[in-house]
Amino acid sequence: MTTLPVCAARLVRHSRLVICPVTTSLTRCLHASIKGNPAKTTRALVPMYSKFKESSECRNMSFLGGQDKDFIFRQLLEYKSFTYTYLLADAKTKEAILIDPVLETVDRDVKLVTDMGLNLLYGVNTHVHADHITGTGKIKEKIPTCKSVISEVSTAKADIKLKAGDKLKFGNFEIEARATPGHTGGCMTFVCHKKGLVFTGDAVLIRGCGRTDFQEGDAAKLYKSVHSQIFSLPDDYLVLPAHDYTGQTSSTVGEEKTLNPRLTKSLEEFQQIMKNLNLPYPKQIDKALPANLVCGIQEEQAAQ
Ligand SMILES: N[C@@H](CCC(=O)N[C@@H](CSS)C(=O)NCC(=O)O)C(=O)O
Repeated sequence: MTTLPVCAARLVRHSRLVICPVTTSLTRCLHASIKGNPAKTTRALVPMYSKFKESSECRNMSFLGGQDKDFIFRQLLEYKSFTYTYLLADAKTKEAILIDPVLETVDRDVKLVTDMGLNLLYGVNTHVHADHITGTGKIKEKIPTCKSVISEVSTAKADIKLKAGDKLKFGNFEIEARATPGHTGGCMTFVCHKKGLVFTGDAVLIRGCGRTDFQEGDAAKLYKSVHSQIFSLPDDYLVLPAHDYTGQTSSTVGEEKTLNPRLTKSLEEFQQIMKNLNLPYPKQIDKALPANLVCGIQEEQAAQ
C-alpha cells in the first residue's frame, strides 16, 4: 500500500508517452493527493492501479522502458542479417531466455546476461534460419547450463524439441509455442501472454512476412497459420519479428491484421504475391542451413 503513490508517480511520468483514460484518472488522483487527504487518495488509487496493471498500456510500458520490477526485456540487433534477438527475464528470480541469438553477437549477448546477473535457461530458435547461423551452439559452450530449443518438426538437433502448445517457463513467466509453418515447415511463434508479446520469427514481419520459396516454404500454409495462430491473439499484443529491413522494431497484432500489405489479402492473392516476390537467395544460405540443423557450432560439426 505504501508504495502505491510511488508507482502512480511513475505512471504519471509515463502518461506523457501514452495517454489513456486510466492514467489520466491516476494523474488527477495524484495531483489531488498533493492538495488533499493522501490516505483517501491512496484508497481511490487501488482499484485504478489494479485496472492499469491489467491494461495493454501497462504491458507496453515495460516494453518501452525495457524493465520494470518484475520483467526484463531487451530487443537486440545483429546488423549484418538484420536479425533481432530478444532477451526476456524474470527480474526477481533472474531466470532468463534468449530468442533467436546470432553467432556473430554471442559475446555481446553473453556479456549482457552475465553483467545483469541472469541465469540463462534457454536459447530458443524460432526456426532453422537460412540467412545467418544461430548463436545457440556457441552460447551453450559459454553457459553450459543453457539448453538449446527448436521445434521438433524442424528435425534440427537441440536439447529440447518443442511441440505446439508446449511452454517454456522462466521464473514467473512463460512463453507458449505455437506452430506457424509456411516460411519453413518447423517455424514456431512464441507468445508471452503475461506481457502481451508475440515473437513471430519470420512468419509475420512488420508489414510483411517470411518468404516461402525454400525450406518447405508453402504460402497457403503460412497464410493459414498466421491467421489462425497469430491474428487470433488480442489486437494489442506487440509483434516482435526476427527481422526488419526498414528500421522498424515492433508492430501489433491489430496493426498487422489491418495494414499488412500481404496478409490482409485473400488467400489466392497472397499466393500470387508470394509467387512473384523474386527475392535473391540469402547470401549465407549454404553455410547457415547445415550449421543450423545442429543448432549452430556444436560437437557434431567440430568433430568433422
Ligand atoms: N538479403 C538477405 C536475406 C533477405 C531475406 O530473404 N529475408 C528472408 C528472411 S531470412 S531467410 C525473408 O523471408 N524475407 C521476406 C521479405 O519479404 O523480405 C540476406 O542475404 O541474408
